[in-house]
Amino acid sequence: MTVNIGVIGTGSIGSDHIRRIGEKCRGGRVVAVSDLDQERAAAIAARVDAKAFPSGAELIANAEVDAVLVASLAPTHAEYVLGCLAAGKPVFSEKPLATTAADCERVVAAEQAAGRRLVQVGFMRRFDSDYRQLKAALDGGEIGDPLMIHCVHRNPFAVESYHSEMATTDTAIHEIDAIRWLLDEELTSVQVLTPRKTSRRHAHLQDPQIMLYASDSGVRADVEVFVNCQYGYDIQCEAVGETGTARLPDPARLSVRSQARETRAVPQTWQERFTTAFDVEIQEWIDAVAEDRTSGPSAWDGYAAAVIADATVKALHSGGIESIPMPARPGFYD
Ligand SMILES: NC(=O)c1ccc[n+]([C@@H]2O[C@H](COP(=O)([O-])OP(=O)(O)OC[C@H]3O[C@@H](n4cnc5c(N)ncnc54)[C@H](O)[C@@H]3O)[C@@H](O)[C@H]2O)c1
Ligand SMILES: O[C@H]1[C@H](O)[C@@H](O)[C@H](O)[C@@H](O)[C@H]1O
Repeated sequence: MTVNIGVIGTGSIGSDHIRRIGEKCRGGRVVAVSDLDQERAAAIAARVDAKAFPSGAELIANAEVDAVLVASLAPTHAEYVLGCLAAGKPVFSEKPLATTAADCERVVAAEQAAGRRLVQVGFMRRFDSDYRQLKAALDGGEIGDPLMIHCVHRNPFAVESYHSEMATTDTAIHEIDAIRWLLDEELTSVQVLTPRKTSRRHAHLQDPQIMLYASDSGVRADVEVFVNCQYGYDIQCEAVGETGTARLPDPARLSVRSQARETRAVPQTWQERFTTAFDVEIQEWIDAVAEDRTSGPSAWDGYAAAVIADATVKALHSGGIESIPMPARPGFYD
């Protein structure tokens, strides 16, 4: 079966996913697109021989669309995901599932009311081979019981519309999910440290930030978010266990020795760092839809990450340690 996919949001990652579905993935094709910027949607539709729809709601309702990929701006995700659930259609939502836990809760409630799992959330680190090896090392007991996790998430620069809360909701949300997934347990408290601000930022932004988490079993995880680091797109993660450590390798790049120096390029964009992970993520989603099942991060994972993100934002503003009020996971998501 070929899965007929409708894509809502044809900006950076939406157009990237459209290209990947057409050129790299098997078993799916983009038949419909929609974007607030209708000219952009029309141009992309013409390029891939799809139909452009004036609104996301009309795309979701179209009978030719089997499944929907939502890649519009984060505050619009919940509305479209809820529309897909009401229509009984599988939906892949780019991260975050929604920008607040309350909106994610509506999605989780609607999915349970629909009676079957239809949502996958775009936490693509779970599809990256380096992260998968790190997870396998932890699960296999190679470093003993985990004690600490150190994460670094750096972007070269942030646009002016990026504000201090987005360091959590848009950026650290990746690490929040990765830490839950790596440890297979929930986070219970958070504090946010605010170092001296870099001069190379828009005036309103607190950059960098350091988030400090504690897990159910007492593992401590720190996440440095620094979105104006200037030099590149740099993602690091190291787990420290009772008998060893495991850390992501730096992305393979040619090492050049010349003029008494050794140099190696640093990736500049998320596309460069995670292209293969995105390919695997979207392929696994298409395969799951074709087989009428779900895989990958669920709506519950999107919700749990948002509960942690809400507490992190609260901690940013309070300066104190905030507890994370995580509800018990319903059996529906086991
Ligand atoms: N997984 C990742 O690493 C990753 C990387 C980049 C972006 N993202 C996520 O993907 C989403 C999009 O990010 P982007 O970088 O492509 O942004 P972008 O600004 O490049 O594109 C967003 C697109 O959404 C459209 N849009 C805005 N409101 C809309 C609405 N109500 N209905 C339909 N379309 C609407 C805009 O016109 C634009 O074309 C965000 O949620 C972002 O967090 C994830
Ligand atoms: O939406 C993007 C994307 O998720 C990137 O992977 C992350 O590094 C950025 O900070 C974020 O703004």
